[in-house]
Amino acid sequence: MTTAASAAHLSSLPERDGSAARARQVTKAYGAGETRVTALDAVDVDIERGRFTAIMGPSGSGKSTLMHCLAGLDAVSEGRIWIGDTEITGLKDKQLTRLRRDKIGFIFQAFNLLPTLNAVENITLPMDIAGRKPDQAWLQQVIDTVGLSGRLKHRPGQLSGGQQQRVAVARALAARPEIIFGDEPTGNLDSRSGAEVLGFLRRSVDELGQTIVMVTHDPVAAGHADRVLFLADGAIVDEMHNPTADSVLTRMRRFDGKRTS
Ligand SMILES: Nc1ncnc2c1ncn2[C@@H]1O[C@H](COP(=O)(O)OP(=O)(O)OP(=O)(O)O)[C@@H](O)[C@H]1O
Repeated sequence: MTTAASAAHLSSLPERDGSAARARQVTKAYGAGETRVTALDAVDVDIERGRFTAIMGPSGSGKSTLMHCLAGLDAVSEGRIWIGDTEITGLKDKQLTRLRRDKIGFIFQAFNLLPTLNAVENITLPMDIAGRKPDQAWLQQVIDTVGLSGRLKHRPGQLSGGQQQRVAVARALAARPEIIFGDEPTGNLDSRSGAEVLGFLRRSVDELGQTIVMVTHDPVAAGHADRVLFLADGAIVDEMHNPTADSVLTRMRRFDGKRTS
């Protein structure tokens, strides 16, 4: 794609129907020669808009690599990726940085909040950096959805782990990204706080129409999703709609059985 064509794509409005993200024949290899590892092997995937998708699979199956490639944090070796109707494979670094800033939200296992800023300052920080004014009505709706109204002036050190992750969820939602990627977003939380944060992610999909993709090891977390993609050896080997923690656990046990047999 030429630079002019890419720029035209970037300035176009996000497509409201179709996929929020798409991968076609994506292969990602690390290293070369004898140390070469194929982390993703010709993966095709469509991430549905306004839905909550979980990515699961055994350790080393390629979950984080798939998420990083879809989010434009890591370059693919082969294949093509789109966020909305913008193809990100082939974008120059500057265009990719702008696209990530404008269209993608991230929630990581470590909450990544700035300790010197209070909750609301952390939530609006990405928009402040981008020179964008927050939409106050939307911001209020997001803050209400994640239940932070009484904690806005608190600094991260004055908040529990679950509350800090709720700030990180609100920060991701506040800019109305096309898609939010979460890498083990409840991995550092006790089960009660984890359940709360998952409940807020669920509400942001149901009530705010957000699209979320989450990598997780936890069948209970995956049970909050609409759809679970199962990876093994760098390929999507199965998927499940309307999962429950039990159905996901049963599916994951088949991987364990395969590994130990
Ligand atoms: N930077 C890298 N350099 C070399 N190999 C890598 C790199 N990152 C990942 N890999 C390899 O690619 C494969 C997939 O890794 P990835 O982290 O995507 O798996 P995962 O399913 O997220 O694993 P986990 O559940 O343990 O976090 C693994 O074999 C891993 O060792």
